[in-house]
Amino acid sequence: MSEHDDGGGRSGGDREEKVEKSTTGIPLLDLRDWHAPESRTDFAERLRAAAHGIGFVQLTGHGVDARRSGELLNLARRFFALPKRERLAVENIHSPHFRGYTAAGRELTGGRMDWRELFDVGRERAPVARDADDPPWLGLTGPNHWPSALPEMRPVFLDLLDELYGVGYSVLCALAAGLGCRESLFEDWFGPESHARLKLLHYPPRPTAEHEQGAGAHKDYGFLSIVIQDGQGGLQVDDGSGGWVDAAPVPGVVIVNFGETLELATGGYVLAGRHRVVSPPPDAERTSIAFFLNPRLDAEITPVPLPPALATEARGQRADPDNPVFTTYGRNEFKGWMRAHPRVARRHYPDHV
Ligand SMILES: O=C(O)CCC(=O)C(=O)O
Ligand SMILES: [Fe+2]
Repeated sequence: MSEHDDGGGRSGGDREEKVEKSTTGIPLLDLRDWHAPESRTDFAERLRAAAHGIGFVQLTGHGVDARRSGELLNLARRFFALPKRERLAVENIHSPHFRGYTAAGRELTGGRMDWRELFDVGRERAPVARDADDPPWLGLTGPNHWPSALPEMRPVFLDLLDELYGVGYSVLCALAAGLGCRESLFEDWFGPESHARLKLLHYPPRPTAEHEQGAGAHKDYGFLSIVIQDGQGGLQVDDGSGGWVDAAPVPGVVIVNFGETLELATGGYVLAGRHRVVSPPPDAERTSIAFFLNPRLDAEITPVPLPPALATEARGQRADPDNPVFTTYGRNEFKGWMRAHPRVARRHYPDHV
């Protein structure tokens, strides 16, 4: 077992250090408070307020402690340090399911180049046979690509996908409670067929002094996202009044943000927080791992029954002709992949570009 394998190196949540205060202005919550009867209601209430307000929380007590995060980030770094030939052997151009490696400069956000390289993972599934008149998002289901040089990646990151699914789904149950609903409110849209995804991300130094776009400003399209980041920093959150707040790295703390499909389900009560990543300066680099808690591709999103006091504060889904949010979840995810990965789109979905 390699030093980067997480077997044996995992510490339980009870050994995680307690982080007491938010250092960034983004509310800090401890997921252990949700699992303890006396603090459950308070956790759900604070989560609801953050989801409605800034659309971001810092989360501790989630079970992936600082040491394990370091090991996971190291394994991601080892992938990005492989010879280019080996990274390109698992390039996502070979995958109709948008899995595998994307070289820096190949991904677009807002039509502009993101200066980051990535490795996309999803649940390991057989591809779905589809006819010409079937929805193209059926193609998002399928197997991953793994680099033969790092066989430990498959078990480590598939385990992480499952583990962060558990963390994310707990947060979603707590949010349902905070919204005055039953905890199982979202269960029909999730479960084993839900479309959780993981991105390993490497932000090299900016290519030119002017090019600051590591990841352009965007909202995530699913329900909620969880980011494990190294110590470099660069992730920033829209403060709602034209400025950006740093989601500064804190050991053992992950960043949670909410996505457009959850915003749609709550009639705009939950805010899909805009965010971006600023490229590291010339002498630095950044590694992060982003997990996306997405529903089933065939989930038909209907409005959740908010209590009247919250319903009056729901902002409604903002109509954006350039970025429609669809009620069939798979359409949102397909739109996102097609927009961000035009080469893969042209190769595998030429009728839909
Ligand atoms: O790298 C990060 O910190 C965030 C990445 C992100 O926002 C995304 O991939 O959607
Ligand atoms: Fe994002």
